[in-house]
Amino acid sequence: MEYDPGLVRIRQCAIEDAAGPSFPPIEFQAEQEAAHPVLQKRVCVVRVRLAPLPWLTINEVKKIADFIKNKVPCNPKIGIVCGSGLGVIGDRIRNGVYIKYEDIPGFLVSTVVGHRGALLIGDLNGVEVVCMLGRFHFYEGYPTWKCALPIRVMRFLGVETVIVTNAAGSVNPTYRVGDVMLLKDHLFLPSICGGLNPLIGPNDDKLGVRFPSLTTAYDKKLREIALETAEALGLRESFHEGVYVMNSGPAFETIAELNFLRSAGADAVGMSTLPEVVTARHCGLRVLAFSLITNECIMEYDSDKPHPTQEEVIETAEAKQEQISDFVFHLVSGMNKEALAC
Ligand SMILES: O=P(O)(O)O[C@H]1O[C@H](CO)[C@@H](O)[C@H]1O
Ligand SMILES: Nc1nc2[nH]cnc2c(=O)[nH]1
Repeated sequence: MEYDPGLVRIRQCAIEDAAGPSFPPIEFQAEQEAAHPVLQKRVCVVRVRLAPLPWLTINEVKKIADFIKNKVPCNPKIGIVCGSGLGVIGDRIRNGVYIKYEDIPGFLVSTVVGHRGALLIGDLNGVEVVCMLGRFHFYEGYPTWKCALPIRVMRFLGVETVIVTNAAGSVNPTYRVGDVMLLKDHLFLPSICGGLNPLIGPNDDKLGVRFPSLTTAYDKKLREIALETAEALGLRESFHEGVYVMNSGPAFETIAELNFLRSAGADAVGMSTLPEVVTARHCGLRVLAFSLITNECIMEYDSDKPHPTQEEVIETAEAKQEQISDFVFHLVSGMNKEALAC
């Protein structure tokens, strides 16, 4: 060991795992420690270890997209996220190639009933799409940024617009089970109350700005196309535009919570979608999102109405599968025409 008389200082500093751009937690570990023979001060050699960042860098996300492109050469412009029981949307995709999530290095795996756990890339009504047959939820134990990782992967696959779907309970008393609500706004409770915004962490300016605006998160033109599509299919009466609220789940809401959410402006409640929407807007993707109303939320005490269950959610989604997949089939074509005309 070497000493520098008169100074007590770090003589050697090894930096390992310096993977990311900013504020990673740092661990100090004294490797050798000894008393200086003359100064009688303690001198130590420390090893500084930067703990690996929990977030993925752009390059790491690109690597996932490159892996997919190498497996399935593709150029999708529209990405689709299928909500609970809505994987049937993928059944209309022609010449589709499946990649199981578990086969994609760095990806996540679906753990919930009604989410098949695969990417499907192919042709939907003349438009090349990448479709997530199953999504990731915060209540599965994934942090919100990870729930939204596939959105960034889609962005690096070349996607410009995402259609994000979900199953939700109605808080608006005029909605009926089986209706569809296009999201025109949202209440991201885990973010505003729990600090669980998916953009927390280092921001890479090459991907998006540090403080994105969400004032126009839900593209007006895309909502118009969706309503026109519903009209053309004779479904307009069961379509609404409303405010989606995300509860972290997995427990459904209490009656008091539901009344609170209604008074705060919510029309439908679910446990997903918003990490994906926020992440999509951050990286410049246009968003259309909709909820299939799978159950009526119970807003009064001593009600005889059935309690919400996952089974009811899946049953309703299955009953509406054909209608929803038909709607999305025609919707992507309308969206594509609009994009080409821009
Ligand atoms: O939002 P999706 O994934 O459609 O699923 C919804 O359905 C499940 C509850 O039955 C929850 O996961 C809720 O978020
Ligand atoms: N939080 C929540 N999520 C749902 N997903 C489907 N229905 C519901 C519901 O009633 N509440």
